[in-house]
Amino acid sequence: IIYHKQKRQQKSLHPPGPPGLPFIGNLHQFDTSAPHIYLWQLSKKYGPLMSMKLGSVPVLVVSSPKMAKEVLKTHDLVFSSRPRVLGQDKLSYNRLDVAFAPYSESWRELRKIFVLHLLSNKQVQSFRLIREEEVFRMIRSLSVRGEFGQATNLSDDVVSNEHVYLLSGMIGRLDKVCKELDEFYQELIDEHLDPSWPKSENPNILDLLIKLKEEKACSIDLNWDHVKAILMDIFIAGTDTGAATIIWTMTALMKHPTSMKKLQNEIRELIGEKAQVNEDDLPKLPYLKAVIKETLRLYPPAPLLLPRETLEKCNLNGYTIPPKTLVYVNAWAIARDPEYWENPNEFQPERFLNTNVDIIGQDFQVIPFGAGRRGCPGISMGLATVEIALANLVYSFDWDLPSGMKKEDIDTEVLPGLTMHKKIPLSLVPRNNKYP
Ligand code: HEM
Repeated sequence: IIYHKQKRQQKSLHPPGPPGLPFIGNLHQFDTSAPHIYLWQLSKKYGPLMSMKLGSVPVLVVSSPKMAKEVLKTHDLVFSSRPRVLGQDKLSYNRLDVAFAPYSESWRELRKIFVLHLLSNKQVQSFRLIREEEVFRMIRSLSVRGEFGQATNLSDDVVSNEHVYLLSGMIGRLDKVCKELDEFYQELIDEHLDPSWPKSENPNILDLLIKLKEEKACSIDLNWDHVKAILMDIFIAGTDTGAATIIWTMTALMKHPTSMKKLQNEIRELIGEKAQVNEDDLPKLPYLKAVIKETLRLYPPAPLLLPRETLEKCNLNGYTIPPKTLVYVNAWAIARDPEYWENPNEFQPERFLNTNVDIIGQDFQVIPFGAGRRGCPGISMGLATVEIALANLVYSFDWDLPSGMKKEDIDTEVLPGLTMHKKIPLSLVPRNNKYP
């Protein structure tokens, strides 16, 4: 009797959750096609802190702004490691990167490199011309197709890097993909090491990494695998998320023509007869920023952030969370919490016009970039890229759906994967090209 009583008391120390089977826990129930929606539905029954088990691994699912703040701010350090995942191990050269690395001295040092050297505001500004050039190239290529009235599959233009494209839904082809990526990184490195490589006044990210390596400027011995692992972070964490944001924003705008028109008016009134929107124009486009924030609220590209792992035992809201617990913060569910958001499922960019609530990780009701010491270090770079691309897409064309399709037909189903991509690509016809 005492044993059973103790067992019951022990159990009640963990947050509630769905019952699982011996050995496999809740593995058989886990819907991997849209886990954020599945976990959100479960959290309505079990609450904002929910326990599960994947095999023998304890899992904690966090589904409210208040609990997210506890995890990502109050107990930030305890929740700041990442779990080991086979595919990610391979992609990250055995976790030598930043995004998938466990909490460690090496992670701290590399993250410092990201924040201070690669993605500082000054550095992000220095990449401005590259961003503009790439966006204008995309608009030119869309114009050619627009002249022939072709529907264009926007994902192909936005996700221009073939390697990044390969990464969505690729687990079966992992070895092949890793080998191809490695060859690609090696080619880039060789190119940059070639003495005839032009030295620019504005070194790019790889130039900076090579310089840091050669100067032995950090406390860990930076080797080529570190450099390649960081390149991987930039390709996956950096480009894929931005591309998804652009597609989801266009999806939301096509479903809401009034918002599209309002945005086009804002941009066209400001830009006048100029051929394109430049980065200098962006601070004068408040509705554009509101549209992007509202899209990131409703369609966060990483709906469960990147999974965390606890470093040690911790007490959370009266519950005991064991060490090495896998932690999912459901940013998707959190940003639709009716206690914090009026009409949470409606696309209403205006809600971000007169408010101090922002998406950068201080306000826990909307955390598309995560928060705390493992929060995204690429917010400025990500937003700069998304803003310039969208401003030009919306400025340069009017957009039609392929003939016979209505706005109600645009679906929001998602593909399984690290980043939330649209299952059915968004096909649109660019019209009334303004680009000369
Ligand atoms: C719209 C664009 C982007 C979105 C929505 C996004 C979102 C995220 C999210 C949700 C996380 C996990 C945060 C957490 O666990 O709390 C993350 C981490 C990360 N992001 Fe981003 N990101 C974007 C752009 C970028 C860019 C442009 C870069 C770099 C070029 C970048 C590099 C990283 C890295 C290195 C991490 C791992 C940080 C760590 O574990 O310490 N991201 N991002």
